[in-house]
Amino acid sequence: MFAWLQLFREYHQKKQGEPLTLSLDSSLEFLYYKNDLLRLQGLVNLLILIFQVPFLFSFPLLIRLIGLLFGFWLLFKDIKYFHKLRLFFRFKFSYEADLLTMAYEQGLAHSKFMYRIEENLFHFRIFKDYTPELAKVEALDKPLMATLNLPLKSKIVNEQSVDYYFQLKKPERLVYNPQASELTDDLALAINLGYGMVYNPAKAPHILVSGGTGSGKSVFISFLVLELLKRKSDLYVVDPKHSDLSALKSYLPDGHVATSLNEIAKATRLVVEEMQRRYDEMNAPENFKYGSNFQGHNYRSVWLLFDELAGFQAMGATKEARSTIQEVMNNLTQIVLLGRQAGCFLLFSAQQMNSNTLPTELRDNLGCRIALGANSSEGYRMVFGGHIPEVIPQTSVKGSGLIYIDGTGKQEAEYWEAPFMDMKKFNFLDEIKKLCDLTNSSEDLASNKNAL
Ligand SMILES: Nc1ncnc2c1ncn2[C@@H]1O[C@H](COP(=O)(O)OP(=O)(O)OP(=O)(O)O)[C@@H](O)[C@H]1O
Repeated sequence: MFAWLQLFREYHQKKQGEPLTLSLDSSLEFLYYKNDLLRLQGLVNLLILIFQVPFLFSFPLLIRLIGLLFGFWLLFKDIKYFHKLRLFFRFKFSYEADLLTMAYEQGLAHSKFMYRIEENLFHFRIFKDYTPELAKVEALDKPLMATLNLPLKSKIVNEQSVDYYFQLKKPERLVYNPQASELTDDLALAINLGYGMVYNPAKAPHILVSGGTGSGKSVFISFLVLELLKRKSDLYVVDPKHSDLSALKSYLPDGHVATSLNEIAKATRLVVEEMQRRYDEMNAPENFKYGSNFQGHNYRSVWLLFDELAGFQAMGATKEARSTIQEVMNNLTQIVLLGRQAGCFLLFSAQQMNSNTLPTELRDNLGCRIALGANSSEGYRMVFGGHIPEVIPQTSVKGSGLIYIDGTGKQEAEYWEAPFMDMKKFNFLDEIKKLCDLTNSSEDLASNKNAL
């Protein structure tokens, strides 16, 4: 009797969406629902049969018939109802059953825990009270991921409990659509990076992309080049490796694609000069707007895309070359530290990050940091500093890795898949040409309007 009451209490709680407190110590009836329901159904069937007896023996034929039919109807209803109940207990309590199995396997005999589904998150909370296995309670990342088959989003260790949050719905990878190549006048600039990530340089200035060879850095930078051209950004490309990006020379203005040391120094100088010019203009008394940034003054963003920083630093064979490299590094430092308000941004890519390539003080000022492919723990530390997740997710597909964007409220880098660029379906340089032509014709139109 008590077991049935307990079973229906759990049924009711589940229907109401209230979390159940689970523990290997406590008596949980849903685990025995098959036997409990079988016994209860047997009892109900017996009652229905007893109810039939007087009808069978003591009433006129018509009433007997009605009584019998009513009895069959009750029996039919009862079979349906118990079938529904069985399905409910079988499917709605599957997380509970799996979590209890996990607790058993982890030797968490006395712990109390519960879970709740909150929008796209599966929130698992385990209480520290009465738990002698404290260390285990804080290290359930892997067992929980294996049990739930969900990626871990974050973990918070509180005084009384440990909260684990899992992503319920797998975010979708963005697929670049060449058909949607249109210019936008939107100075808000936010770029959808797919997989639930939106990047806004005005909020998180500058980008760092690191990853071994073949991890997808160049493809991701190509995606950004297209997105920035759509936003009419002024692009500078530094390509000391003479990779595919140097082909942009035919489309961008003179001096905007740099491969030699002197060209690189000139490109960084041009960006610093533009930044200073903007500050002078923005701070001039007739233009001054308190608290405004480049968007408030209708400046487009300027981006310097620096492909392979370490390759560039290796160019310093002579004393003169070393002093040019130093000048470039000083320019880059200025842009990182002062560029945000003037709308001058940097992207660094590096196969391998170390503090000689990019000093950590500078790295900490890069708002968006990405590590593509599998990296060493030292590599992750160099990219993310204190924002490394406790469990590093596997990167299984090309162009996948970890991303951290400042100011999103998330404290740790997360798994992410860069936008998928199907190079068989479109030609990168044709896309660039199309966007540059669109920009030129929109500028011609604007200058014609001004002339009229
Ligand atoms: N986002 C993506 N979409 C589609 N394919 C991708 C993506 N990222 C990587 N790839 C595939 O992986 C290959 C290698 O990527 P990519 O050239 O960008 O690597 P990389 O990190 O720039 O390497 P390296 O440092 O050697 O230049 C690409 O040619 C492409 O086939």
